[in-house]
Amino acid sequence: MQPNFSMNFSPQALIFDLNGTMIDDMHFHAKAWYQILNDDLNAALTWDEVKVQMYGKNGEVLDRIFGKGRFSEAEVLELSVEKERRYQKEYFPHLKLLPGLADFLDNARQAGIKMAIGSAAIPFNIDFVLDNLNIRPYFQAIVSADDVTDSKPDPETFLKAAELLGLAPSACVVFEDAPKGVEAAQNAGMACVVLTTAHEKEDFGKYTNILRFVKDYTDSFLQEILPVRV
Ligand SMILES: O=P(O)(O)OC[C@H]1O[C@@H](O)[C@H](O)[C@@H](O)[C@@H]1O
Repeated sequence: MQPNFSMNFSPQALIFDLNGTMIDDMHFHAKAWYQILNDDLNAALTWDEVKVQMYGKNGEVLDRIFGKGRFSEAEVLELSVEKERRYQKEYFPHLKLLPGLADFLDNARQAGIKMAIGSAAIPFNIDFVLDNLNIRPYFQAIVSADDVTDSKPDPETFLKAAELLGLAPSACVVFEDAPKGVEAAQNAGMACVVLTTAHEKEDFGKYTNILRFVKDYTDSFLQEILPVRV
């Protein structure tokens, strides 16, 4: 399905990916994965290979690299939580919202826009971000790795978020930083704003649902997509 949005498209809901989109933390995920995959599991991957493989649920990352069935469910859970423990320990001193996001969330809420999180992260990490930054009340729905069968680029995460908000996919705009996330939004029939925290524009060349590339939430385009308050 190809979304077709005019320039004056005004969404009723915003669905935010979390890592790399609300916070600039993808380097810390890559570092934690690099250690687990190479030092603990002897995968012998380069830094760039880790970055390419690092999308979707933690179990999906392990399946892609080692093949399905290499680890038991209990082992996947333990590796997944251990990876996030290492990530949280290293990233916590740097934890903060991207520039302009605090104001953008306030403005969107005042404009009556519904907001959701649609992330491949496990609840342990989503709670770490939302509760340490005190931003949970902004979101009417949260879809985590544990809420879907297949993560991004499958559209399930974003479709579920729209359903929980009670809105059609075409009424939602997704905020993403990763090519596989933009692909998931496209598969869900949703337009996307791309945060260029972790990827270059060129990495998104094949997608047709991108409204705009922004460095952070101070970009004036983001005011244009909120309805004008009277
Ligand atoms: O979907 P989000 O919020 O960008 O999260 C993606 C990341 O979430 C992390 O928890 C996973 O370990 C990563 O593999 C994944 O890339």
